[in-house]
Amino acid sequence: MSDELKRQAAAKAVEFVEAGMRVGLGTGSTAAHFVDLLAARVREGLSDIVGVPTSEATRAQAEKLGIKLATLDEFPVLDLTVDGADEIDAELRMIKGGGGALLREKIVATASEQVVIIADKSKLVKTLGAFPLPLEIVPFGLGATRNLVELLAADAGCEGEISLRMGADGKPFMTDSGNVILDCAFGRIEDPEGLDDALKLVPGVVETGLFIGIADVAILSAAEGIEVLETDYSGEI
Ligand SMILES: O=C(CO)[C@H](O)[C@H](O)COP(=O)(O)O
Repeated sequence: MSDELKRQAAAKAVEFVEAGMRVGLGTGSTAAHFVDLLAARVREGLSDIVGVPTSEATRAQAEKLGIKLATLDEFPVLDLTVDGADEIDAELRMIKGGGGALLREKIVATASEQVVIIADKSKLVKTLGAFPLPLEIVPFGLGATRNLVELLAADAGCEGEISLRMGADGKPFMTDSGNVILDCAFGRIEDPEGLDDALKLVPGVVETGLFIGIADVAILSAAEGIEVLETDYSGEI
């Protein structure tokens, strides 16, 4: 996705922000455009915006741009969250966590009255799963957790390579909450709800990258223009 298309989707999402809103700030390159454009609107006079970041990276960006920040302890309910996605289907079910922020992203999105997803239209898929599904896992007992994930995923009809995400330093990638990520290359996930339910039965799985029933609107940008999808989307994929 070109940077320009990401920015166009982000610019459309800024239209959802009104004065006084408490806004969840997503993570990733598309969400970073949103944070940038939101900061510009705040500088232009959009008043009383409070942001709740979904990662330390987003916190650093928003702080630098002068967006007032808060936590979910101060504001347990947010008006709006704008975030990116790795894959999205016609029911606005998603895979997220490519940037490793899935746990905080899911907590913030679930606390929001409206969730707007911004992405390149190539992320719209018929069936989720070509993008490896990230799972946030407690480091303790990783081998046992991974074994159970494999067994339960197979029972739920999903098989494929499961790999521990590594960081640029050659060590396991650590999330902002001190956990590790297993990336599950299942290929196709025919029953996202069933898989999500099964994976959550494994004690060491903190959260899955399946975001189901969370997005209200998806803003998808393409060379031909921007499409705004709601949960009843019936267009061509
Ligand atoms: O879930 C995410 C981070 O955990 C991101 O929203 C997702 O990876 C999309 O990122 P990008 O906008 O850079 O393609």
